[in-house]
Amino acid sequence: MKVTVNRKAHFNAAHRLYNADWTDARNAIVFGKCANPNYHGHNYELIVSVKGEIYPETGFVMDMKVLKQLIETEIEEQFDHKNLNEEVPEFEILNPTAENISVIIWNKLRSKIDANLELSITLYETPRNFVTYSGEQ
Ligand SMILES: Nc1nc2c(c(=O)[nH]1)N=C([C@H](O)[C@H](O)COP(=O)(O)OP(=O)(O)OP(=O)(O)O)CN2
Ligand SMILES: [Zn+2]
Repeated sequence: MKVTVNRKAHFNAAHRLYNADWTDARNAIVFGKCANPNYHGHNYELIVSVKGEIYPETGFVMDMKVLKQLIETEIEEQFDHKNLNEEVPEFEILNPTAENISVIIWNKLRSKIDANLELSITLYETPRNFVTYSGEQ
């Protein structure tokens, strides 16, 4: 029997959607107001879901205190109140779209969570725009 535990988290961050290989005009056409050279911000809401068997001794799939701490160190401390393009090394070249941020978050957490547990994340960039990722290639 597999059960999923979920933890919500939050960070706010600035970004700019931009392809450095394109002209400013093309960036403006494709990314619109999101290509603003002066950046813009989002209140990102993150849901981290961990699925696995319940350990009989603890009754836990994974200790949510441990999950909370992991999200704080690996994600919130790295991203919160940051300019993603300028201050987060993973986005020095990679465009910080919700899709790319989701893959980066998933990879950071995956390496820290027991391989027997399945991991998926949902990232809300706005209340109505959200992305899910579970490690599919
Ligand atoms: N596939 C993607 N498309 C877009 C992304 C993205 O990350 N992936 N990002 C953006 C913008 O950064 C931003 O998320 C869009 O802002 P906005 O259009 O204002 O979205 P809202 O939900 O706030 O818009 P409403 O009109 O209020 O619904 C664009 N595209
Ligand atoms: Zn944006």
